[in-house]
Amino acid sequence: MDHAADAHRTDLMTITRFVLNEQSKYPESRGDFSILLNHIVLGCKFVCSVVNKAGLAKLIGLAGETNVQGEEQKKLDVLSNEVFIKALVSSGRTCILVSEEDEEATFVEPSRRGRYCVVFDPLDGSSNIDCGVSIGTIFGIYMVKDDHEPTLDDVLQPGKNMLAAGYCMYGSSCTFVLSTGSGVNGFTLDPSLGEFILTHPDIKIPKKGKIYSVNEGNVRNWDGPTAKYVEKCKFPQDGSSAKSLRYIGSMVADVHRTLLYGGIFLYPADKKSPNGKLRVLYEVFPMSFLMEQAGGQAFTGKQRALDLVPTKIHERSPIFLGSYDEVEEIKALYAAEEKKA
Ligand SMILES: O=P(O)(O)OC[C@H]1O[C@](O)(COP(=O)(O)O)[C@@H](O)[C@@H]1O
Ligand SMILES: [Mg+2]
Ligand SMILES: [Mg+2]
Repeated sequence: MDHAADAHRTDLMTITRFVLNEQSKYPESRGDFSILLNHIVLGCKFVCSVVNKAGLAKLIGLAGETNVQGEEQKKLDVLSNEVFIKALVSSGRTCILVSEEDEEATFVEPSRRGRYCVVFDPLDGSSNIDCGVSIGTIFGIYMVKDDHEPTLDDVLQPGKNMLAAGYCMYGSSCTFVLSTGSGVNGFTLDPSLGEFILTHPDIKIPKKGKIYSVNEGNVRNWDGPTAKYVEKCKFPQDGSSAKSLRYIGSMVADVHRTLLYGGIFLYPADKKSPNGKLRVLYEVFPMSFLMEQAGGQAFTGKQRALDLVPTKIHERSPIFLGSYDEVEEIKALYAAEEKKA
């Protein structure tokens, strides 16, 4: 018998066991949060299986509708949204759902209601669907403040009030990254078992990075600090080597690489889009939460991203997130600009 291999096997940690272990730290917990997370994981497994078959099943292509941001919806966006709404409502633990694909928030009917609000982007990076490049799902979880009738104010809260956040990336493997507020852990789906296994325990983002990630096609519309930072990445004046540019165009994939390898991901404001492109509740907040939990930073150009208080569910914000030192540089450039003004 190979004892080393056997020991390795007994170390296997499924996401279900991981979440139950976390729950046992709170003896007063009734398990509601674990049930909710299990349903989110189920939704991700479902979307993963559909995404994997997309090319074969001819599921890709336009559904002939536009979403609230006026963007074309793909069939997979519609499907993923339906899957998540079903999974979340059937958990019996949610009361308000905010999805990128729905103009209005969904208020769960009282008989199926729980205490959690979930904000999510069911399929992020949809422009990459047709060419089979990595896409993902992003989510954040809030809890309703008191015993009251849930209102939109329960989700229009700063990101620092989130209880948990995460994403699932449908890439060369299916990876689920989660933070419940005490570090970040990554799980990889074993398709033969149908289980997510802990493969990236306690992820810490490197303090510095050699990669910057931005849509450089927008360069002519950038503000001074963004343009200066990117210029420094390409032509450093301190004798260091130039940074590499990597940009996939799926936030989940670009942020995942940034989290593991270090560096910076930016979607800044520009003259055409003064609020940037990415949505505060279900893109900026969850990714900022994960970055901070992994030891990095997230900044809007004006403030710590997680301090932002959204006033609308589909609000947008510029975002700079990643390695601590890289974001520190961006912050210094914005501070210098403000001093000049
Ligand atoms: O094509 P651009 O302008 O670079 O934008 C890319 C960004 O847009 C997004 O695709 C928006 O997400 P959706 O696909 O959910 O609308 C992000 O994933 C990505 O970071
Ligand atoms: Mg998105
Ligand atoms: Mg989307």
